[in-house]
Amino acid sequence: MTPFGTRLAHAIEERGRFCVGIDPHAALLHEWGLDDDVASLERFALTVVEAVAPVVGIVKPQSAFYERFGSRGIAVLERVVEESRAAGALVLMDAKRGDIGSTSQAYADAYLDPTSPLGCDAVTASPYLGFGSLDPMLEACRRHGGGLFVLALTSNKEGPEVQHARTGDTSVAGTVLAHLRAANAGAEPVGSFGAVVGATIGDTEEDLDVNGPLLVPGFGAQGGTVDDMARIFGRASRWALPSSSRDVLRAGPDVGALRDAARRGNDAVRGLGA
Ligand SMILES: O=c1ccn([C@@H]2O[C@H](COP(=O)(O)O)[C@@H](O)[C@H]2O)c(=O)[nH]1
Repeated sequence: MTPFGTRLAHAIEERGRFCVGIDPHAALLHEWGLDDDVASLERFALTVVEAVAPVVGIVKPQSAFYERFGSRGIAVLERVVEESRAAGALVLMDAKRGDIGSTSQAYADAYLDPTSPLGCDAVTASPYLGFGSLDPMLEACRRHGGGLFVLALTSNKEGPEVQHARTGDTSVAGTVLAHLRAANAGAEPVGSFGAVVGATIGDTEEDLDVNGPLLVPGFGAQGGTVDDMARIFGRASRWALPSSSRDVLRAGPDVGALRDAARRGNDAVRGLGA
């Protein structure tokens, strides 16, 4: 199986680095003239897939917006995964999973085994039960060519309380980044184990180069800009995936307008990492 890092490098080369989040917020359903029900969730999500999955390299459905509709919402999420991949986009499931190792194995089976109904190209994970508790997910990535994006410096203002906490010279975020660097050692052109680092974090002393991809939420609706990214990420922006949900989704429900918004996002970040 081709490693995720290699597949991602091809996707960036062919389609660009911009990641579109498929987040059916209740407020967006309303803005699109839809109701807050499962039929509307499906209409919204599959319209976004039709518009953006043929043109961007990677999409990121946010699991929570589907989970709130129960099993029928999850059925919509399964279609989002299947149809996005059929259109040629990689799918990064934003589920932020993490638990004791034996339960992490079940998350690995759910999101990283290609035979699972929710099997994706990559998933987001939380390291706060200890990075080693994610081992079953790392192992599943190695076995199936999947990717893992681990929270390091998140885009929300509450994140620093935990992520900047220090033991001796090392912060919690620095520890996570060091584990990722070790997991990606020697991988070419880039490893399969990424960090989540928000576009809104401001200047940081952490070394963001983990020889792996960086998922960069907070771009657009949360205020992060291309200039912020260039300043914060420097050389590490070579493998950065700026991600935006609401800023793109507000262009709907017109398919052409959504696709144009995704293309504009892609064009805006093309020069990063050059
Ligand atoms: O640090 C993080 C990690 C994940 N997210 C998720 O990304 C999108 C952001 O949506 P926007 O509409 O572009 O603000 C959303 O799914 C978050 O759960 C994040 O924002 N920050």
